[in-house]
Parts: sequence; C-alpha cells; structure tokens
Amino acid sequence: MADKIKDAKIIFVVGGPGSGKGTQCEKVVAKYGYTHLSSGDLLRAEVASGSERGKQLQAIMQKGELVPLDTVLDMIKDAMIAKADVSKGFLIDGYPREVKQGEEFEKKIGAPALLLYVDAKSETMVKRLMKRGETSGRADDNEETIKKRLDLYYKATEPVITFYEGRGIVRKVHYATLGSDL
Ligand SMILES: Nc1ncnc2c1ncn2[C@H]1C[C@H](O)[C@@H](COP(=O)(O)OP(=O)(O)O)O1
Ligand SMILES: [Mg+2]
Repeated sequence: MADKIKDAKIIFVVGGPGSGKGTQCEKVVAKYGYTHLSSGDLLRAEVASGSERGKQLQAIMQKGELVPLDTVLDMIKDAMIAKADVSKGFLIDGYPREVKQGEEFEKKIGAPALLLYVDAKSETMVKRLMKRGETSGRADDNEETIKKRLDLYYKATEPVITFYEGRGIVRKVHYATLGSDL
C-alpha cells in the first residue's frame, strides 16, 4: 500500500494560522494540478463525523493545541494512498507543524521536493482570522485561541522553515502572490 506513494512528489505548505496557505494551494492546484491535502481539513472532517476520536480532536483544536503527531500523519498517509493513482504530486498544507513531524513524515513517506512558506505579518493573520471567525463556524477562530495558535506557530513551526532552509528547498511566497516559476 505505502509503496504506491514512495516516489510521489511532495510539497509542504507552511505558514501561520490565517496566512493564506489554503489560498496559495488553490492557485498551485489550478496551475499544476497537484492534489491538495490540508491537515486541518482532514482533522475537521474527522470531527464532523462525530466519532469518538473526532471528539478528542475537537477538544484539542478548540484550545489551539497540536493534535498527536501519529494521528495527523496517519490521516495524511491514508489520504495520499487513496489519491496515489491519479495524483501528479501532493501539496501537504498545514504539516509539518514542528520539526519532529517533518522527520517522521520523511521516515514513513518520503522527503519533500519543496517547502512553500506562506509569509504574512502577525497583525494581518490576526485580522484575517477574526474576520473569518464571523462566518467560518470554526471553534478556534476566536481571540483567545488565535493568540495561542500564533504563539505556537512562532515557537514550534518557524523552526521547520529554518530546518528546510538548511536543505535549500524553501520558497517564500507572500499571501497575496505566487511566483510563476514554481
Ligand atoms: N500538522 C498538524 N499537527 C498537529 N495539529 C494540527 C496539524 N494540522 C492541523 N492541526 C490542528 C491544530 C490546528 O490549530 C488546527 C487547525 O489547523 P489548520 O486548519 O491548518 O489551521 P490554519 O489554517 O488556521 O493554520 O488543527
Ligand atoms: Mg487552512
């Protein structure tokens, strides 16, 4: 099973909460036809299913914390396997959230060809999340949780960018634009 994805082209998409990762991914999908997999969307689908595991995940996400690594990695891997036959490559949006997640992904699936870093100022992110919170229905788009998500991003996720910069595979994009030479 896992063999099906061992040579897949992988692009990690990393950025703060509300930085515009999903929007950037839509542009790449339109242009290159890659398969977009969002860790947050996969987790929210599990929550929406009403399963016992979904209830546990919901409680963690509501607090703005990270769900256990194995849970999110298994979900991504299953989603990749399900799309392996039709996919030209995968945009993994919202993962890795910490260096350890990147290392485990590489052990279990493979190495990324590129990391798209969606850069945005923290004031911009907060503004966009507060605005999104008016209509998103997301339990984590409120002032208190947004602050925790941002703190966690700077503490745990920014080191991921530094880690992959060391390999020379980071491409920085601003939330409003996307280079044409991906
Ligand atoms: N790779 C990951 N590891 C652990 N928790 C994750 C995760 N990806 C998402 N989550 C959990 C914690 C996040 O605060 C929540 C929402 O994720 P998201 O949809 O990627 O948020 P956003 O797009 O606002 O950054 O889901
Ligand atoms: Mg998202």
